[in-house]
Amino acid sequence: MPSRSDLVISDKFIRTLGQGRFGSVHEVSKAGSDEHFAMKVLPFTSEADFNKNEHEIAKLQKYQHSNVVGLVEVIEGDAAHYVVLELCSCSLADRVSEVRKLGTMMDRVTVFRIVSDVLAGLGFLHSRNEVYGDVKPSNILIGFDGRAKLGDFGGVVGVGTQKTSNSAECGTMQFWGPEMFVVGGNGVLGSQAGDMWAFGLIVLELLTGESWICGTNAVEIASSVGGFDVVCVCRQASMSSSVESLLCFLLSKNPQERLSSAELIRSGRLRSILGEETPLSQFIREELDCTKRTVDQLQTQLCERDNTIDRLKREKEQIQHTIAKQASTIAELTKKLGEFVAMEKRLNDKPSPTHSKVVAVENPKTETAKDVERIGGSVDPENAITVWDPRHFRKQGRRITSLVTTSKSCFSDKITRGVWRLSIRCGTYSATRFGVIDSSQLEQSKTGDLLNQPGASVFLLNVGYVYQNGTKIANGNQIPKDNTVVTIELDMNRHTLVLFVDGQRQPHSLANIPQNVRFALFIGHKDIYDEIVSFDEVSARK
Ligand SMILES: Nc1ncnc2c1ncn2[C@@H]1O[C@H](COP(=O)(O)OP(=O)(O)OP(=O)(O)O)[C@@H](O)[C@H]1O
Repeated sequence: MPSRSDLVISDKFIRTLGQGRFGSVHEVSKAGSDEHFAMKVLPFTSEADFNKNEHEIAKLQKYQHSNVVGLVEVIEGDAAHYVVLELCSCSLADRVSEVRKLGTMMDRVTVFRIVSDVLAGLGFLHSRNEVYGDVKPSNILIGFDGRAKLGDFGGVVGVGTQKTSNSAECGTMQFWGPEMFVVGGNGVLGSQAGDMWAFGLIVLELLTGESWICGTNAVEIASSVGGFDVVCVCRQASMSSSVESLLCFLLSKNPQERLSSAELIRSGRLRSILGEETPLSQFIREELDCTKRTVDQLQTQLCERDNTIDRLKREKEQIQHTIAKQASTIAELTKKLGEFVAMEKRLNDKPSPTHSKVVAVENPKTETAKDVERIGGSVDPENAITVWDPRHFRKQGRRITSLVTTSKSCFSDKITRGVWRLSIRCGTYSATRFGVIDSSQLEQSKTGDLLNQPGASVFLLNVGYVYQNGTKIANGNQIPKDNTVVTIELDMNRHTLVLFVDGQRQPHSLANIPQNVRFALFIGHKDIYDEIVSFDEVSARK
């Protein structure tokens, strides 16, 4: 074998791609490179074989075209020619059988692309007065870019070349035109019309997915071709009228009536008929489908939204109803509140005095909280002081019993301004003393008889006498009977303390009362009680 090529061949074939009548085709690669090629091995045992190979190679070398398989290199061996070709992915025959195996049909776009490529290849050869001579699916190669190319130039001859009527010279019988079966003469002329018949059969096969000429021998095949009726087939396969008319022109039994490749290319009929399903229309159809799907989805969403709106409307109505109900409740409650406020106001017709507490000093060791509560007070455990709300006394006439005040004093809250009156119904007047005490001296005066508070500034009224700081300073006031109401009036504007007995002002009073004082009360005997009748700020009445 000549060493003209650095291709890896012979026993280093990567794989066998196919086997033809005149040789085999293998995949090869260049040493040290990733490039792969197809190598057609065309053996020769005679000069005739050798010439036939040379003829094929010469045609290939002459006609390079994008729809003709590319020739890379030719190596001439001792017994074979090694024709290195561009590697294609498969033949159309392989592709058709793949599609058949899947039980599907080749789509129109692919059919159009393939037959257009084949027509372009044929048109190229025909324009150079060549006849391809063996148009059939296994001679059409599909490149890795999807482009269809004419391979196997073994059958290519010039127009009008005489051939003997045998399949070895005249291509493959299934693809012969009817004219090639006519018996007689020395053979047939290779014709471009014959190429167009075979081309028509390929178009028909790709569109219907079926081979329409069958038979295993020349007689059967001739009979199949003879009985072939293109119109019948088109109707059977539900072809459109335009496709039918195209196929009628290609598969006319009269070769003169067949469309030439040039006419077909010029007319653009292939595109207008098969190209109905061009990528653009396909694209638009897909767009249409997609848009329809989107519309469906949107309608579903719209439906869902409508349902949601209905639900929200119902919820809104419920909420509005609840709001209305609550509003009427609010109105009712507001009305009731107003009534209660007015009622409370009526009940407390007089505003509570600012300083309204009476404070009793307690001895927590001897007195219990319960005792205090019994008479309407509360215990402040921290200071051991009992606080009475004078309103309580005023309304209910509660009694301050000796239980809590015997030997101890009872005090009001601190008073710094205004005019205040404390009225007491005395259980036993002689046992009761009352007056005011300097607030700062409260601690010293917590227990015991106020009369005897050493050092305390006590201003006291008792059984007709007036005392100041433990000293009697006047007498002549009325000595009240038991159960009479005695009132002491503290005027912090004048700093005076005046005594009333049953509403009658007494002649002797106290002056120079200090700034901060508390009312003070002392019940001297056990088991008697005094009752606070009222304890009010009376400035407003003055
Ligand atoms: N360049 C190539 N790339 C890939 N595969 C190829 C290539 N050339 C041919 N083949 C494969 O090899 C097979 C044989 O091709 P070849 O041209 O030798 O014979 P054929 O045309 O199928 O038969 P015949 O020679 O009888 O017409 C083809 O059908 C194809 O599958």
